Amino acid sequence: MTIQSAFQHEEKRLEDVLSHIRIQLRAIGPRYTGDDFTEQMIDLQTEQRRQRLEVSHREPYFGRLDFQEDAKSEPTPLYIGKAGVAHEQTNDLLVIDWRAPVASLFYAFSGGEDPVTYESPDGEIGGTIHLKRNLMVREGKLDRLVDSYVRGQEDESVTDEFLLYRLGESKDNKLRDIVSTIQQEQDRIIRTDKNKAVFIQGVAGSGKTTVALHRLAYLLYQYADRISAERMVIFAPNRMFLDYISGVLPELGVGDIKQTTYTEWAIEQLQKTVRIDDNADSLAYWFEQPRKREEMERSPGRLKGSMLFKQAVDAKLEAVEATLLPQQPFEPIEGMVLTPDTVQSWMLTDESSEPLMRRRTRLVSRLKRWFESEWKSRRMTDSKLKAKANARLNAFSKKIPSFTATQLYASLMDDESVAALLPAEDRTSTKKRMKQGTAAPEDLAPLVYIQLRLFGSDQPTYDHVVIDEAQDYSPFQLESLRLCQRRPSMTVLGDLQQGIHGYAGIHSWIELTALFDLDDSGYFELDRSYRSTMEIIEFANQVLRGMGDGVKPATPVFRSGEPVEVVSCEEMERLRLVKDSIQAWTEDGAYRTIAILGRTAKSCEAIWEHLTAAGLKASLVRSKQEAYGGGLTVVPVYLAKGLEFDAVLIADADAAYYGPDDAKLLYVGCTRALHKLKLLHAGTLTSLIQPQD
Ligand SMILES: Nc1ncnc2c1ncn2[C@@H]1O[C@H](COP(=O)(O)OP(=O)(O)OP(=O)(O)O)[C@@H](O)[C@H]1O
Repeated sequence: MTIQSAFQHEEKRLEDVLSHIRIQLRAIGPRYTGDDFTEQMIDLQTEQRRQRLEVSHREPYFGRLDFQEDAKSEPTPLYIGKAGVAHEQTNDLLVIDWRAPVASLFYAFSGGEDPVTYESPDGEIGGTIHLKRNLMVREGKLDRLVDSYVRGQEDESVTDEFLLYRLGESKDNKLRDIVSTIQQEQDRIIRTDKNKAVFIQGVAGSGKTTVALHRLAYLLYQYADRISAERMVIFAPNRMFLDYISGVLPELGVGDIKQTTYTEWAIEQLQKTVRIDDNADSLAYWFEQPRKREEMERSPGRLKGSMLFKQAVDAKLEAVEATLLPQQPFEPIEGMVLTPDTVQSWMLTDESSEPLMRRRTRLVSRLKRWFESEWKSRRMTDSKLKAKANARLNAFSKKIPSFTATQLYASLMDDESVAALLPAEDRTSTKKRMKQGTAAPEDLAPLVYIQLRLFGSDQPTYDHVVIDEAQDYSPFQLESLRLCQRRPSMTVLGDLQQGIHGYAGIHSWIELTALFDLDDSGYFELDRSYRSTMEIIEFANQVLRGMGDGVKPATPVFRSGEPVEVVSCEEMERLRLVKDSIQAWTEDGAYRTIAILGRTAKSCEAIWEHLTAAGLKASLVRSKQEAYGGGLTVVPVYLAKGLEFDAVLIADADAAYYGPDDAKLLYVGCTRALHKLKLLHAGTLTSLIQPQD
C-alpha cells in the first residue's frame, strides 16, 4: 500500500470512528438539575463521559498496531488513544485506552519479526506485529501518518521519525502529555506494580516528571477499584513548578490529585501551629553568595535530615513513652485502686500501634469510665467524695504529660544524643524558633514525624505518593511521608547531577532506597534525554564532567540543531548584548518561550529592568512565584530547575559567577534549553566550559 492510499484509508476509518462518537454524544441527554442525590451522581458520571467523548472526538487515537495473536490467522489493527471507545451496539473496541495491557505492545515494540508477548488479565498472550503506525489527528482531521515499522520491509527496526517530529515542536508555558511517543524504557516505569517505591534516576530532560504523571494515570486505570485520585499526592519543589505541570493530568483525563510542596504539606500536617521563619530564606542564603562544599555538608538541612537525627528523635519518643505513666497507683478514693501495672497494660493493649497522644487520651477516658463504673457498682452516693475523687482523677491525668510536637522537639535539643549531632548555636536557635511558633525548612521533617507519631493524621492514608526533584529530599523527609501510607506505593524521581540543593538533599540514592525492603522498591535509570538538541546535550555533558568522576552523561536523541554559542563581551556591554540577542530571537518568531538565566536574583532584576526599559515584555521570576506564564522570562538559574524553554540565554557564564563547585548549577541552566542555547561571559569564562575554537 502506498503512503497516499494508506492516508486515504486512515481518513475513512477516522471518519467512521468519529461518526460513532457523535452517535454516542447525541445519545447523552440533557443534564439533570433536580435534587435527587443518586441522579446527581449518575449525572456527574455521564458528564465525565461526555467530556471524554468530546476529547476523543477531537483526537480519538494516535497510533495503530497490527497485531496477530498466535491462534489467529491474520493481524487485527488496534487503534490506541487517550481513552477507550467502544461501539455503541456491539461493544467492540474502536479505540483502545493507552493504559490497557495490549497497548503496552505499542510502546515496548522495538522492531524485528520475533514473537512478542504482553500480560493480559488472563495470562500471557503472544503473537507477532505487522505494523506500527503513528497518526496525528488534530480537531478530528488526520494531519500526519508515519509508519515506524512495517513487517517485511528492509529496515526492520522502529524509526524515531515521529518522535523527532514531536520533539522539534516549540513549547508553551505548560508541560504536555507524551502518550503518543512514550518510549520503551519510560513505559516500563509507568507500568510498574503499584505496591512499590519506585526510584527513578534520570538525566536532565529524560522525561522523569512526565513519566511520573503518566504513571499516576496508569495506576488509576489499572487499579480503578482499589485506589482513588483523592488519595494520591504529588510533591514538587515550588508552586511555579506545580503550575507548569498542571496541564498534564487533565490532558490524561485525571483530576483531583492533590499537588503540593513539602513545606505546604508539612505546615498543614502541623495544623498551622508553626509558620516558616521569614528570616530563613535558604535559597537566598545558599545561592546568592558562593558557598563551600564543606559548609553544605555540615548544614542544618543535612544534619537534621539524616537517619542519625531520626534515630535521636525515635529514641526521644521511646523515652517519652517509657516514662509517660506515673509509677504510683491510681486511687480516686480510699480502697479503690488501680496498680501502675494495670494502667500500663491498658496503655499497651489499647491499640499499641496508635499514636502516643491518642492512646493517652484513650487511657484517660478509660480511667474515667472505670471510676464511674466502680462508683456505680459500689452504690456510692456521697457527692463530696465524688468531687474529691474527680479532683484526684484530674491530678492523676495531669501526671501523664501531654506534649505538642514543637514542645517535644524543643526539649530534644537538650538531649545529649542531639548535642553530639548539632552545633550548640543551632540547638539554641531551634529552641528559640519553637518558642516563637516558627520553623526553618530543616525543622519540618522532624516536626511532622513527631506530630504523626504523637497524634497521627486526620487525613486518610495515601494510595500513592509522587516526589519530584527527590534528590533535594532528606531521608527524614521521606520517612515522614512513609508514615502516611499503609504500605509503600511511591514514585520518587530526580537527578543527582542536578542536586543543587546539596545543603539539604541526598548525595547518593542509597540514602533513600535503603529505607525500603528490596522487595518493596525498584530502581530505574533513564539516560536518554528528549528535551534538547544533540548540540545542547553534548555541551551540557561537557559541563557535567566538571563534577568529577562517576558522572553519567546524557544520551541525546538524534535531533540536530544550531551549535551552542559562547560569546565573550565587556562587562559594560553585557546588558546590551542580552537585549540584542533577545530582540533578534523575538523578531525571528521561532521561539514561543525564551529564558534569560542569571546567577543571582539581583543580576536578574538588572537584566529585567534593562529589557523593560528597551520596551521588551519580559516577566521576572522571584523565589515565591506562584505561576509561570511562558513568553520571555528572566529567572535566577536556581529557580529554573524543572522548567524548559525553546531558547535559553545564560547571561553570566563568568568564572566569577560559576566556580568549580557550581557545575550542577550550570548544568541545570544549560539543560533547560530545547532548541537554542547561548552563553555570555564578561572577563574570564568559567572553567566548567572548554573555550571554543
Ligand atoms: N517519550 C517522549 N516523547 C516526547 N517527548 C518527551 C518524551 N519524554 C520526554 N519528553 C519531553 O522531554 C522534555 C523533558 O521532560 P521532563 O520535564 O519530564 O524531563 P525531566 O527528566 O523531569 O527533566 P529535568 O530533570 O531536566 O527537569 C519535555 O518536553 C517532555 O515532553
